[in-house]
Amino acid sequence: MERRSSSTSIYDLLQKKIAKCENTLGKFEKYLQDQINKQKYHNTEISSKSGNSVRNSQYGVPKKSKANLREFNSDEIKDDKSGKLKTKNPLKSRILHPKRHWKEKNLGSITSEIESDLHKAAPKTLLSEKTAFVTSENEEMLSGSEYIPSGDENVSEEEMETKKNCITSKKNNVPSKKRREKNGKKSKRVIDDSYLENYIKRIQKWKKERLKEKHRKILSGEDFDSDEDEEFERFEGNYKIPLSIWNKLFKYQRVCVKWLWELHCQQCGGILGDEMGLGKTVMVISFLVGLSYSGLFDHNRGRKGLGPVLIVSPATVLQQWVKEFQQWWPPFRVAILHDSGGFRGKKSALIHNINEHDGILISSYRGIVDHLKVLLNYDWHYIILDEGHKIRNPEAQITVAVKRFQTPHKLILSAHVGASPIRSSFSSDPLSTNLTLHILFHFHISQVCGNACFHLKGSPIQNGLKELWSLFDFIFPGKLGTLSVFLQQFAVPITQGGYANASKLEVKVY
Ligand SMILES: Nc1ncnc2c1ncn2[C@@H]1O[C@H](COP(=O)(O)OP(=O)(O)OP(=O)(O)O)[C@@H](O)[C@H]1O
Repeated sequence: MERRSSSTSIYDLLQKKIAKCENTLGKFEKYLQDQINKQKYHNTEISSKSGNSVRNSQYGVPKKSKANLREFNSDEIKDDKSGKLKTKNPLKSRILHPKRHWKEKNLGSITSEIESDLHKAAPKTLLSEKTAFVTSENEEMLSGSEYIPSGDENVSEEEMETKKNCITSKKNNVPSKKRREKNGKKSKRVIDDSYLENYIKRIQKWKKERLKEKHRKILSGEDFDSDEDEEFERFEGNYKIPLSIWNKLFKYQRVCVKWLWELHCQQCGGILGDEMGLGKTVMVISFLVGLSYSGLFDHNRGRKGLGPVLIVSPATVLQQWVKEFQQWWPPFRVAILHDSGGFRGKKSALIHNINEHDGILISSYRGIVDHLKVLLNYDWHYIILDEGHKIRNPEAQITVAVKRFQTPHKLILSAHVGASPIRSSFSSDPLSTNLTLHILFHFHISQVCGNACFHLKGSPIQNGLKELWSLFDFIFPGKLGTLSVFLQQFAVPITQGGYANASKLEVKVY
């Protein structure tokens, strides 16, 4: 009798716990609900304000203006006499037209070499692979112009790849983004959240799965008492990061998240220069999660929590970013500003929508140049450049474009470790040279900027101090002065200090 009553009471307790799970809104559930409401709120607000000009519930675009923007439909032609729209015979529209030659936009770069390389491509290359190649190369060109980068740029791609793979495999077994792509494991295409319905559907599905998992844990006795979602790691300044993320991070990744928080507090940007595959994407996502989760008031913006974020990355890894976001923190709304994304409409509408909802917009480098005017209309909280060494040429179109964004919160992610013109003037031992280079940059720059804005594990500096200046001018505009002053006061003495015939002062600076 006693045994039965005790088992009944445990059963009751479990039932109660499950019911509590479903009914009570924990802090995390509230946060989640807030995120969804944030997405929905703006649409309802607009439609109630707008009166006659009812807005399109999806993108906040007035229907009136949408009618005016009616796109030209090739199946419709105007009857000259009646002026009415007539539908063209669909059979007639199947006439083949002469091949159109695609004229490449002149971005002032090394086109001829790339084109000739394309012709040399192996005959069995799939069309899709070729397209991807062309896109990424074109993006390279965006940072090219007339400038010829030095150092490892001349090393063949294969050599570079083996070099990078060696670094990654040495460090750990985590595969880098590019390697995963090259290995050809065709991963499933992700659906981004450019449409609100997609986002809500995804969140509902995720919530159900979470609840199921929680039930399972409770029933199996793994997680009887803890309310995992409400646990977090807290830092100075009340920055909180959920333990569900914090516990998954490696030690060096935790250090990085703390460092990013310090930068945030100091209102300045930074360069995250860890080597390939060490999880730069994951570190940045975790940091953003903390900002969103803590919901701290930002005096500069006059708003709470995380605002809209713009991430610029090579076109080949846009999907990868969405995947990582959805894996690490599903409550974020993440959309791709590129034809490879899910959005089929005017890009300006997508930019507007994501911005209004404090979402995350991921764009290619070309996308930034193409939509710069629209993008500049909005107040982005964070601008993050993946493979940020693409802005190493100070005169390139893309460099000039990204430097026009006003936020103090700018990050560069870059894994480039390579030769430098300065390095060649040091000892022949690559290890000690690399170390010297690292300390040198750290030493000199920290004198100018203060220690906190620097965190280099690898060095994104391939081609000397002009490139260094360009990167720093993005993360902390004006801190190193103008380019000419910087070259005169720092670059020249630093370079000359390494020579045998250097003066005492030059050696001191060096
Ligand atoms: N703490 C972690 N736990 C589990 N997986 C992780 C962790 N950190 C990173 N990863 C995984 O390792 C892989 C590589 O990480 P990520 O893409 O962030 O590296 P990266 O430094 O940005 O690479 P790249 O230099 O190629 O851009 C990803 O699949 C990511 O999910």
